[in-house]
Amino acid sequence: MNKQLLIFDFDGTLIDSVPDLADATNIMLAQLGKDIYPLATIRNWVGNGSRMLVERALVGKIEVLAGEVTQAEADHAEQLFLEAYSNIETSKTVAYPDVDTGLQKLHGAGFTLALVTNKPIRFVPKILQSFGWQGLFSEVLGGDSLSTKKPDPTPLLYVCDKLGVMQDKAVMIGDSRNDILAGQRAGIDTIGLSYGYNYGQDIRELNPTEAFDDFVTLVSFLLHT
Ligand SMILES: O=C(O)COP(=O)(O)O
Ligand SMILES: [Mg+2]
Repeated sequence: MNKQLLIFDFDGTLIDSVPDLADATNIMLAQLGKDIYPLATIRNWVGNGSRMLVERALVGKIEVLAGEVTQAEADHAEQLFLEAYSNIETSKTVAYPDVDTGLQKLHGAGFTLALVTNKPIRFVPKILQSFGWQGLFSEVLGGDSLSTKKPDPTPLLYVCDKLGVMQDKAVMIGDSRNDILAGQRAGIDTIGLSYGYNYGQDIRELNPTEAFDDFVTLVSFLLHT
């Protein structure tokens, strides 16, 4: 692929964070006296940042219609969610198999690594630190670091610009439609990983440049093609 800059997504790509996200969601729902949901349901609500997750949980479905949740209700629920998540964010979160050694290998091989997640940025340093990854990434953006987030292309273009890398030397690697669409809109090649969270849809349906089912195959592709 001959790339220089590898832009990674975080949740569903490097880390399986849904157990903690689901617990924080259910703590919030319970505090509001609402029904709680199984992990398998909440998993399909992750991907568009914490505000969207909270709104989906409040209505109990992925589509939130205009007027279904008031701004005040969502603000209050989001505050409860963020507080709960900040207490447990690294409790059950694990790295996917072979991600740790894979990232070290890619970094050691001279690739520049960046992280672009839709997760609020305040949660990112502690999680990176818990895996010992804080020194690996040359640039880290959260969903609220800029005024727009994936699937908008701006965060990817910002990272290329900041690191002085042309789009054709970068690749966006992620598990969800937001990653693939952001890459396609930015004119950046994309690699889809099939094991994460993509609203229950096969990532290959988004037509990424490449798609893999595990991190070892991804790393070997990046190192040898
Ligand atoms: O927190 C989210 O909504 C998803 O985060 P991600 O962009 O790292 O997958
Ligand atoms: Mg993701």
